[in-house]
Amino acid sequence: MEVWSGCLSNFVLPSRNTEMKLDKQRSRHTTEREFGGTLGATCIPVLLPLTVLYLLSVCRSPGASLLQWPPPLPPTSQLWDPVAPMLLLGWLALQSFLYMLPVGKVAEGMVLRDGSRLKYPINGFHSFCISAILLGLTLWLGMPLGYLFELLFPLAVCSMGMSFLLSLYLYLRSFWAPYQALSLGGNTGNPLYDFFMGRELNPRIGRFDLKYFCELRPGLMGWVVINLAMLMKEVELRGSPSFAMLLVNVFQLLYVMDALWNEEAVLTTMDIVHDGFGFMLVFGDMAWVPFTYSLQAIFLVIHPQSLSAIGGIAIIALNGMGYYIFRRSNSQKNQFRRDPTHPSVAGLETIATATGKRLLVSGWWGLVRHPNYLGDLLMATAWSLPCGVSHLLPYFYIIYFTVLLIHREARDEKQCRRKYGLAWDTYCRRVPYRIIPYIY
Ligand SMILES: NC(=O)C1=CN([C@@H]2O[C@H](COP(=O)(O)OP(=O)(O)OC[C@H]3O[C@@H](n4cnc5c(N)ncnc54)[C@H](OP(=O)(O)O)[C@@H]3O)[C@@H](O)[C@H]2O)C=CC1
Ligand SMILES: CC(C)=CCC[C@@H](C)[C@H]1CC=C2C3=C(CC[C@@]21C)[C@@]1(C)CC[C@H](O)C(C)(C)[C@@H]1CC3
Repeated sequence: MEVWSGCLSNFVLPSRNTEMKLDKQRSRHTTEREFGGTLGATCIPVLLPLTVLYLLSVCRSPGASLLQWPPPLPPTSQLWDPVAPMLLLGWLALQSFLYMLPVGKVAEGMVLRDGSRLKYPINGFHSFCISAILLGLTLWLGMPLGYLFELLFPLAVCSMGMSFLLSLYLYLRSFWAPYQALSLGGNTGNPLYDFFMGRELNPRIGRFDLKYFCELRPGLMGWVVINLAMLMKEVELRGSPSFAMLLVNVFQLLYVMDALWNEEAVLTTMDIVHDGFGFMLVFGDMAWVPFTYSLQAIFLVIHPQSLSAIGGIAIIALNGMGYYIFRRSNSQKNQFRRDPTHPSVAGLETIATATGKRLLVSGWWGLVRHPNYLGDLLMATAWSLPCGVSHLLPYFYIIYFTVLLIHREARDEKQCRRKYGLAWDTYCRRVPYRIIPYIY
């Protein structure tokens, strides 16, 4: 359909009205399905919450074996605590307030189908610093942050419940949205599939952008708070934090701070540009990230590990290398997309595409087609190694992340082939490996 409309615009110049009609037709007739289609969209929302509860139960059990029969869920009294919804709502209210603060610059997003561009506040790093100061203050006043260890189940249950409610709200409100505001992928007419993928592309309440807010703030910062709480719990139990716990905390803190420092780059990711805001992203942002990305720190509370200085240095080097590849490759592409004449990218070899945009074929993007994924995977390995090699559970993140990135790469590839046609094939011939040089 994209090719069809591309050809049309080459030969005739459709009026705005005709374009809108075409777009309306296109958005009404999305047939392509991802994530296993309707079956996937029905099963995943059931399986994901069960997986979160399973992982948390296993992580806190003495054996911590991913291959064991699921340990019994804690009694209902441990799954629910009225403090959990209060903490969660308080955290969301604080992050929403900080999001609305008129600090930092305002950036424009990518051009939308109706030709407009949305404005986004770039104040994630400010919000992070203010949240850190407030957290520091409450700790100084004696707040027992380590108590979050006891609250993990109720907090996860509340976050998951809230993800369902928010996804339902987003699905329902999308029927009042103009068709141009709908995402092409989440608009098939099948309620289960559309609920899962998200119908509306950029749902907003006034100037509050719900998807952009959720992508980087409550869940991502919540992950760091949970990690810190596990460190405090370890101090409570053993008197001081272990080297392994410190490494996991510092590595993941660096990752989250990097994301917030480079907040503007999120505006060009697939999630913001292409995907609707539905259950998949809502659940991913609000429940999956904070409660599964923190598994290593939770694991270390119950399963302390001793790590030698040499081992620690090797892991730090691995994380440093991963971070270097991740950051340099992401920045190179962002710089190139923002200003291809900038001295840092002007000398790189590129190939032209019919859209007018060029593709890098040298530098990081000449090494493999997703150098940023390679860096991310190296970091993921460095986050698990401090937990030793006696258990598989701390390696869950790498397994999940590898599957996610391979699937994401395939989705991106499809979109790029549609966008760039022959030029993309030329790029793939020039750069044959996807993520790992000479291997994949
Ligand atoms: N921790 C986590 O859970 C997750 C982390 N990530 C990380 O998020 C980051 C962003 O990932 P993601 O949004 O998937 O994709 P990328 O940042 O890799 O962006 C892909 C896009 O880059 C552009 N592009 C591709 N090849 C070239 C080239 N040779 N030259 C110029 N532009 C090119 C294309 O867009 P166009 O041409 O339109 O500009 C393509 O659609 C990654 O670092 C990833 O590791 C992602 C998912 C989960
Ligand atoms: C299993 C499940 C529900 C999957 C949903 C996937 C989401 C968890 C991820 C999709 C893309 C993401 C990104 C980040 C976090 C995870 C999700 C939401 C990200 C914010 C992490 C920090 C990075 O620096 C990033 C900003 C590049 C990244 C963007 C994509």
